[in-house]
Amino acid sequence: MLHTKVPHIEEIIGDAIKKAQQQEKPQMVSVVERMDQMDPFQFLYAGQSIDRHRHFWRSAEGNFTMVGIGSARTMRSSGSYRFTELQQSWNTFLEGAVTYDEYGEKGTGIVALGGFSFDPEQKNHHPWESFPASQLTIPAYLLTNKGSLSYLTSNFIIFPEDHQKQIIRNWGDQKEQLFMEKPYSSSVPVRVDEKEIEPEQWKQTVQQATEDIKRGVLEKVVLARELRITFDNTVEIEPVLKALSETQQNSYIFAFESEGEYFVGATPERLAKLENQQLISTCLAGTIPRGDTEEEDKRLGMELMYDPKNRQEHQFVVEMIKEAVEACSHHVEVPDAPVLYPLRNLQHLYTPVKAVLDEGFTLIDVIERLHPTPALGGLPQKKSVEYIRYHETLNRGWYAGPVGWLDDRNNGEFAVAIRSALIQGDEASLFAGCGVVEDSDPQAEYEETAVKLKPMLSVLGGY
Ligand SMILES: C=C(O[C@@H]1C=C(C(=O)O)C=C[C@H]1O)C(=O)O
Ligand SMILES: [Mg+2]
Repeated sequence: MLHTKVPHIEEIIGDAIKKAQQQEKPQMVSVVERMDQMDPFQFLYAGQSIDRHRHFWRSAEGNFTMVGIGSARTMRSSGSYRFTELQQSWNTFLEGAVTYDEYGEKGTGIVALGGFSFDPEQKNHHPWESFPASQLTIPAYLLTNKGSLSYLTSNFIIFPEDHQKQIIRNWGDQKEQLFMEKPYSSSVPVRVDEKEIEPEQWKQTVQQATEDIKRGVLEKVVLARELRITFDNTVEIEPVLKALSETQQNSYIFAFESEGEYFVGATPERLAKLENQQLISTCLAGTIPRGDTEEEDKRLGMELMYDPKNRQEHQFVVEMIKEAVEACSHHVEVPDAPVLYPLRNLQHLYTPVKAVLDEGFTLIDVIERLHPTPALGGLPQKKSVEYIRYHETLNRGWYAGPVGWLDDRNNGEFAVAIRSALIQGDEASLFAGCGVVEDSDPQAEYEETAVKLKPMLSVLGGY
């Protein structure tokens, strides 16, 4: 049930048609309405009747959710200047856009959601054919749940030849479809096969990397591996997202749909959050499983805190993020030591980096400077990405790339897409990696990645 009656909607649309005719180019109109709280999974499910290009984002705190349906505008870019190109498309697109919004809540109005592949030079080959190097979508409809309130944003692209009454009628019909209460699937199909992709070769690559690190070829490299699962039927996204939201605390829950395929995950790792020029980035590296008892959990946490190999893995990330943030911010605050960051299956070393972003920089500028951090690539940054390109057998696609959202007031948040899976019909590829340093042990790193596969396995018919 909508609470806002958008005053003079006919006038708003009529003015936009006139402007489109005068300027001979389409006009963007964004309208924000307040409504009764709506189940985001219900909205997502209903949205497929409008368009199979959908987006889902829930903050790590769990109190902010966005569901995007369809596309008012999708911006793509590729190559080494992809961040700059996307920023330029975004800036150009915002020129002349008009927003009708009485509330001004973050994550409402003109918002773009999407992500970037890990390595722009790794073309979107199999299995990532449906996911370009960079893609940000301004949805046609956006549900934003903030605490106990819900907002609906409708984004119109108005053309010179449009008819006002037709647009308003179509708008009403589509909102009716979106608010229709239709039961969505609550379960995931049965897993019929599970295949680790070349685990022994992966362990040998880890061993080789430790030797190369000892020889001074590089200081750290993150190496990832793949697990392929087959189901007895097509996997729908709603039950997967609902289960992740209910079980993976302290994690961003995300899904990006492209050509009927989904990239979905529950990542604990913020890359950068920007709100009113306040910038927060996160150093998350160093891992150990959770304990079965409170006493064992505490012991494992202390073991992680004082383990030289994990502290070195972590410190590389802190130094790089601090340097990158200092280059575009002031009042940079970095704690002297990490703390434990507890998740359902494991715990990490965690160091927040806080700063005030210098005027003239945007969130995309920050993402460009950070990605990939040594937590996802290694150190030195360029050398480690080349090492991954040459030694890793999998195509990372969007795994470990930045994913998130930004609005037209330079607010937004991006995380790195780990603890994630690419779901393609009745098949899924799950990805997990780990930081390799000179003291890494291949078997221990293999076991660390096995724990990192659990969040997605646990909601894909696993345990
Ligand atoms: C690369 C991943 O995780 C990263 C590597 C970590 C590590 O090696 O300790 C910890 C958190 C992440 O920064 C992954 O989960 O796939
Ligand atoms: Mg590790």
